[in-house]
Amino acid sequence: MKLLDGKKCAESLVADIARKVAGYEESGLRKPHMTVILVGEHAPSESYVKSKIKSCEKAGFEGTLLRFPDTIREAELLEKIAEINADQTTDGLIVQLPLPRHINQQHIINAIAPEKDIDGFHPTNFGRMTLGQKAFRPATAYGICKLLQFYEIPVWGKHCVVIGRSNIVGKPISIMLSNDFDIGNATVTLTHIETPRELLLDETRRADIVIVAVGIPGFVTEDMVKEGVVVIDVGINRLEDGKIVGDVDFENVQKKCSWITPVPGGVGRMTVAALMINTLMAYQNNFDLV
Ligand SMILES: Nc1nc(=O)c2c([nH]1)NC[C@@H]1CN(c3ccc(C(=O)N[C@@H](CCC(=O)O)C(=O)O)cc3)C=[N+]21
Repeated sequence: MKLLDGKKCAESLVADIARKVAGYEESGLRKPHMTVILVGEHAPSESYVKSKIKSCEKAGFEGTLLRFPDTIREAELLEKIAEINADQTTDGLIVQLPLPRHINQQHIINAIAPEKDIDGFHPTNFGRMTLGQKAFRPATAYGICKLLQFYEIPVWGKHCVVIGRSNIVGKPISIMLSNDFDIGNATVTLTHIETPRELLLDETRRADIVIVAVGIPGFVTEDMVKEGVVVIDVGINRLEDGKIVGDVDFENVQKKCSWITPVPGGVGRMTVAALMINTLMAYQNNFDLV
């Protein structure tokens, strides 16, 4: 078994970005700028946002964290977003999810200017990505593609099984793997929590690559996968003792894997790296650099 080291891959990608940014600065341009909006106090969000800002520092980006109380009204948040949309000095904008329940997540996502939507959550980007047009790719799915590429894991013609159909991970990664652009040309089965057990097992036991994003610790067990499988664990679950685990019974499943992502140190890191790549792309678009 070999580890798909998301930390190492992310650091290498961020170092590449930092070199490009240094070059842009030498030619007199401002730094790329990512703004993150955080509403309320949510411990995991605090930690994710911190890693985004830290990554900005490493890449030579400007990183701005805007905090709002969880009592902020949807209309006020929409106004803030409109302000940042109009601000020429911000290239990328993230509104950290989840949001408080009185705020409609879709209204917020739809309000972000597509050209600043480095999460790739806006319907314009999602649609363009699906159709093979230039778009910001949803960051976690894009990060997974980058990780597979970094380790030269063949995807072409492989049977991939995705477990979980969320708009932020399962749906986009299943599209990206099956597209003939992106890393593409895999044959993909998109399964989810309602897939009958027998059908799920039929699929996962034949899979060359299993990608799981369901948010259930230990969901993927040893008996569900074949020898030599590649396993991508998108889950981040906090146990009562504070330990963070993925959706895979790592200890037992790893024995059958050719490659597997650890949690932490796997896909989470790649999500942040993909956001950095998207921010650089937004910046390059602003300055007509590519
Ligand atoms: N608008 C929006 N965009 C997001 O990209 C977004 C979001 N909302 N909401 C929550 C999820 C989750 N997410 C992660 C970011 C970093 C790590 C990360 O760096 N994890 C490290 C450390 C984990 C830890 O110690 O907490 C690791 O896995 O090694 C994980 C997960 C971004 N998300």
